[in-house]
Amino acid sequence: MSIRLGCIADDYTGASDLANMLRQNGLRTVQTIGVPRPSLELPDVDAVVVSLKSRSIAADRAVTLSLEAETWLRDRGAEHVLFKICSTFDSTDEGNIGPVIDALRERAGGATVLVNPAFPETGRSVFEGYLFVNGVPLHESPLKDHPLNPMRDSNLVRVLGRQSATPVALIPFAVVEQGVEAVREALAKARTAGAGAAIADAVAARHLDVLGQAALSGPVSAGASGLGAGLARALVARDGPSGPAQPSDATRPRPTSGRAAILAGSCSTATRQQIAVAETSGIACLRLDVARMLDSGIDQVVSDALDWARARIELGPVLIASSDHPDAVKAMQSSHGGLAVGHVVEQALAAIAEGLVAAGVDQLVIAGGETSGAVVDRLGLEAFLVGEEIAPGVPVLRVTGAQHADLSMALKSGNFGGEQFFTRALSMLG
Ligand SMILES: Nc1ncnc2c1ncn2[C@@H]1O[C@H](COP(=O)(O)OP(=O)(O)OP(=O)(O)O)[C@@H](O)[C@H]1O
Ligand SMILES: O=C(O)[C@@H](O)C(=O)CO
Repeated sequence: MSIRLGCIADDYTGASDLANMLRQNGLRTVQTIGVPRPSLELPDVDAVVVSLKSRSIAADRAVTLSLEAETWLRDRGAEHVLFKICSTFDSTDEGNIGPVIDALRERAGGATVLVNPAFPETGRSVFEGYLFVNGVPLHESPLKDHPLNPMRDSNLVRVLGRQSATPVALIPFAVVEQGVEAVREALAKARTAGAGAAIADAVAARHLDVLGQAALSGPVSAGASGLGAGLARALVARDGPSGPAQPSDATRPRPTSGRAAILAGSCSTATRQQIAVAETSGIACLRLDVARMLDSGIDQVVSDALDWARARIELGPVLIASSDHPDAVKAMQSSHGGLAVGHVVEQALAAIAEGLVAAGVDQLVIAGGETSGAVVDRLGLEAFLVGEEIAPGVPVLRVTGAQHADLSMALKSGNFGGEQFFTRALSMLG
């Protein structure tokens, strides 16, 4: 297999968001979970998105995993590697975006890395280096309350600068508006000035086209799926399309047991609203008792949740959620520690997913990036074929590989999807 574009995603939902975007813009794409084992059979594709769970781990570990993925992708012919980060730039002053960009740049010969997390379809835009979420500066958006990486600074030049070994430049709106050559020149100037990375502005799809073409002149870029779309369009414009849009197994409906479940660990405003709507539309919902898990361990909570689900699963889909209001999350974190709470809840939801699949569930919707990572790892999944789009950033995923190849899934980033997302996803997974 020889690929045209290699991608490393720092979480699993972000990876499927990117895979969806590449597919929609003409690249046959597969999403792998981690670096694939040598004997894993993958279809003939133009792009591979290697999903890591590296967003919220120690920076040195994130670097090691990303470099392993980069080696695998380059060995398969990738001329350009996109490091897929969150469109809301989820990170802390310790990383992991800066350290991974530094390592990928060094590996690829030192050219300044173009960085842009804009995703206009979901309301993320960058202007004068400031990130806006649905028209609100990042630090005023719901991301200011993120359980793992509260985003309190909207200026990405500053945010990335605090995480990086070298200075960070800005390629402002006025330059991007001038087109591809102007952006290439700005990148060259930034390199001469010693900047290892440059935040580029983009507020519309046409800017992502410019950035995609400019980025393709270098070996590495970093951004969200908007930049992925720009790169895909640039590749197709340069080299032409290559065969059918996607391996047919990705879109062919599969026989299903009819058993379906939704698991939500995201505490985002969007997910909490989607849960509320699901509850009123007749889906059986169970709220997990997080305090009980923290006080007495997860086993009894998991076992009770599975008993509850098994009693209902033949009648229709079930929804199990730990999601709570930011005030409740903060209170829990201040008494038990943020990372510890997150880990315990993720492990509980992963164990519930395992039990549900053992009970015959073959349609599974997961809300939240870390939550999705925990579930996918627990199930031992190896790769996904990318199906139809359910909502911007969320495709139908058909499992391929040795484990659970009958499973269809949706991995939803916390903030993605409209109010009816869960019912829409279930109607498309079958
Ligand atoms: N009630 C709760 N109290 C405290 N933490 C919780 C609670 N419910 C879930 N969590 C934790 O909050 C974190 C949510 O992160 P996750 O990445 O799954 O969602 P998200 O951040 O909204 O999604 P994304 O990363 O896709 O934007 C997880 O670590 C999860 O275990
Ligand atoms: O870019 C995004 O917003 C998503 O793909 C994501 O990574 C959220 O976890």
